[in-house]
Amino acid sequence: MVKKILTVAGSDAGGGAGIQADLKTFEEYGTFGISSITSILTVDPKTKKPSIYPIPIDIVEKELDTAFSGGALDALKIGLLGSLPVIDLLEHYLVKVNQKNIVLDPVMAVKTNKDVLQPELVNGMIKKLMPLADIVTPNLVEACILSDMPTIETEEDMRKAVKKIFDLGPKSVIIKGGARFKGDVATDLFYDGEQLLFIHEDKLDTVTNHGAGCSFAAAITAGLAKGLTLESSVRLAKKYVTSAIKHGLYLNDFTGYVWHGAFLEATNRMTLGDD
Ligand SMILES: Nc1ncnc2c1ncn2[C@@H]1O[C@H](COP(=O)(O)OP(=O)(O)O)[C@@H](O)[C@H]1O
Ligand SMILES: Cc1ncc(COP(=O)(O)O)c(C=O)c1O
Repeated sequence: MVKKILTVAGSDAGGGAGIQADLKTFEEYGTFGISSITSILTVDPKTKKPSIYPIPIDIVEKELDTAFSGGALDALKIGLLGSLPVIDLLEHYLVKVNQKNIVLDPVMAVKTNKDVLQPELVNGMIKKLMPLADIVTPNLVEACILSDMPTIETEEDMRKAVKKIFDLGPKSVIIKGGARFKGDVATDLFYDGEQLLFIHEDKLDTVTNHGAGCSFAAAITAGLAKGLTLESSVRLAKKYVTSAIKHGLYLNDFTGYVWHGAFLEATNRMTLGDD
């Protein structure tokens, strides 16, 4: 049976992140993606500043009614929330349908701009959505905010931060070091209250990582929907996103997209015995 996954997130006008990245990733994993769009994110080509245009809450409610009309989905991913009322609305639905396999990507930072996105949503997200999440997937900027640490520069800092975020109530956390973490390695740290697991890949010298965080979290969600454990979902998602960044494509002279088709292409090539 094809697994059904709902993404509740923003639409990326550029097409590389947000809802667009999620649906492409779900498809790559052989799962069926459903979307409830909370907002539209655009980026000014000159200033590189992002703007978020929330979808009216009564429309988001109708989207969730439609998506949950058959009950809980096999898994659910939360991305850009877009507006404060989405938090209460989503909490209500998640509890009502007893949704399992919830991945919370606490989107607060994009790579082309240093400003924190929608800081007014952080407390609500921590109080209401984090305790429902099976895994929370902050990048380094988001991990600093959630752990209330000014910087995360070493593996020791990461260990400290991941435990502080875990104490906010999710079942597990993975901090994405990514391009922001010092050194030659793209280091992520997973923690589920028992095991601390560093996952390393070589850092790729490229800016084609727009959409990497969304795609990584979407890949974890698809892994969970297919019955993988949290640890296996995270390990496979790391391979998926690394391949997608490696084969990324440029949109303009300052950013590029991860290429979701890369993993499937590589897998098909392996199946066909053609390097
Ligand atoms: N330049 C890179 N080389 C290798 N892996 C990367 C690179 N940039 C990001 N990643 C990986 O991609 C995933 C998403 O991380 P990141 O891009 O930091 O998240 P976000 O998109 O939320 O900012 C993580 O597994 C991270 O380690
Ligand atoms: C709707 C939306 N969500 C999330 C993000 C974050 O993207 P990334 O996966 O690069 O962290 C973006 C970036 O533009 C976006 O447009």
